[in-house]
This record gives sequence, C-alpha cells and structure tokens, in this order.
Amino acid sequence: MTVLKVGFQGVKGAYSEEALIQFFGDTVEPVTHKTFEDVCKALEDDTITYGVLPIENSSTGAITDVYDLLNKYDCYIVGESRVKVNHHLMGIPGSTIEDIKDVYSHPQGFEQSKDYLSGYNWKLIPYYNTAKSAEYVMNQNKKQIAAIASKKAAQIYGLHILANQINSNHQNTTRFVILGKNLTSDNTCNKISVVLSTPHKAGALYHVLKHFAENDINMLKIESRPVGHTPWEYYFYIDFEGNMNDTIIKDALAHMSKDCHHFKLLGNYKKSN
Ligand SMILES: O=C(O)C(=O)C[C@]1(C(=O)O)C=C[C@@H](O)C=C1
Repeated sequence: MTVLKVGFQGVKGAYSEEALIQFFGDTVEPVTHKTFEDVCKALEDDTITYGVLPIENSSTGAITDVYDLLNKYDCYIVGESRVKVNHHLMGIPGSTIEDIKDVYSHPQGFEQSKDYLSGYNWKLIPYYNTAKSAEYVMNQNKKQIAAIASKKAAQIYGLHILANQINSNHQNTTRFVILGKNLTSDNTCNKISVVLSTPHKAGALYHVLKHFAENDINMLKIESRPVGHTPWEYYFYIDFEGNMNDTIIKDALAHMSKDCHHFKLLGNYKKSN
C-alpha cells in the first residue's frame, strides 16, 4: 500500500507537524521542508500529495506569506486544522535564564511572546521555524543561546525548559490550511475561500460583497494583501459559509467573478471547530 506524503515547513516538533497529525492521523508520511514556499513547490512537482501551512494566529493575525502563496501557486485548500500553541523558552541542559544572550525562533514565536520578551534585553534572531530553532540550539551546545518552541520540540532535541508558556495570550491558537493540487468538494464542506481583485473605482468591492448580503451568505473573514506590481491595489481574500454545489452559492460565485479583475476559488472544505 502506498503511503500518502504530506509536506510541512520545519522539522519534527514544529506546530505544523502537530496540525498535520491532527488532520491526517499517523498513517501518512510527514515530509519536512525548509520554507513555506518549498511546500507549495513540492505540491506543484507532485513530490507530496498534500501540504500543511499556518495561515492565521488568534493573537497576531494573518500569516501574510502564506496568503500570497495561495494566490501564486496552483493549489487549493482542502481542509483546515487548529492547534493550541504554547511556546516555551528552552536551552541546553545546565543553562539558566541568566546565561541567555541570544534567542532563536520563527518571527511568529517572537510576536506571540512579545510581552514576556519585553522584560529582557536578549537579541532576538529570526529563524526558519520554532522546532528548527530548538534543533539549532541543541547543535550549537552553548549556554548563551535559547529557542522559543513547543514542549515536544524540547523533548525531541533534549533541551530543558527555562520558562513555561511564555505566549502573551493563553488561548493562543494557530489555524492551518491543508493544501492539495485539485479543487475538491463533497456535501460535508461548509466553508469557501476565494481571492479576488476589483477595478480601482468607487463601489467596486461593495458590488462584490453585496452578493453575500443579498443571498444571506455568512461571511467569515476578509484579509487584504497588496497586488505588488501596482501600488495601492489589493487582493481580497474572503472566507464565507457554504457548499459550492448549492445553487445559491454557484450563482453568487458566478456574479462575483464577473465584477472582478482577478478571481480564484481557493477551496471548499470543512470548517474546523
Ligand atoms: O510550525 C512552526 O513551528 C513554525 O515555526 C511556524 C509557525 C507560524 O508560522 O505561525 C506555526 C505556528 C505558530 O503560530 C508559530 C510559528
């Protein structure tokens, strides 16, 4: 039997790996990648069947790089998963808080722990991933460096925890999207994501959004990202409730796409709780 390959960014002990296991269980083969974009490239090259990427954190908001990748690559959201994120400060065995000079983590790890970090004068060094930072600290074997990562990462890389649960918000949760190469849907799917851009004229976005109000469709989120090549123009990423096989949704999507410069249906999947 062939085992499904599922990509994530980072190394063992990353929150993305936890999201992957939560969604797929332990019957798939997790495949590590250096960057978020490498996961999309692997999907494009068919070296993996699915990819798992963080898209939004309950305290810090959108993971903007991932929004941009959803539009850049020919991939679709086929599911989502939420992980409670508890960050810990960790160092090599024998190190103490007083020894620490440099701290490594993913920028999100710093951002989500900024209240705790504001009490210290440490140099914060952004690194690929939380678990990759823990691995780096283990390999360096120096008392002056620490990592911000998960408890699982501390266990895997043999680090000891110097400060527990340092995230500012104790409900800190990250939402991850599961990406596939094809647009799929079945009758359990109840959430739709699209990305669009509108002409730069008065009421253009209103004309798109009015289809939600007129058809009683519940919008869940809107996020804007710069188009890039034209200053002050934006892509709007919109999540709303529905199934793309329902007539009302089909009609709304058809009308919306007519009013847009750019329109991509990013996926129809099951909302996570
Ligand atoms: O998966 C990891 O461990 C990461 O370092 C990435 C990431 C992110 O980019 O949001 C994942 C979850 C947490 O929000 C913090 C960091």
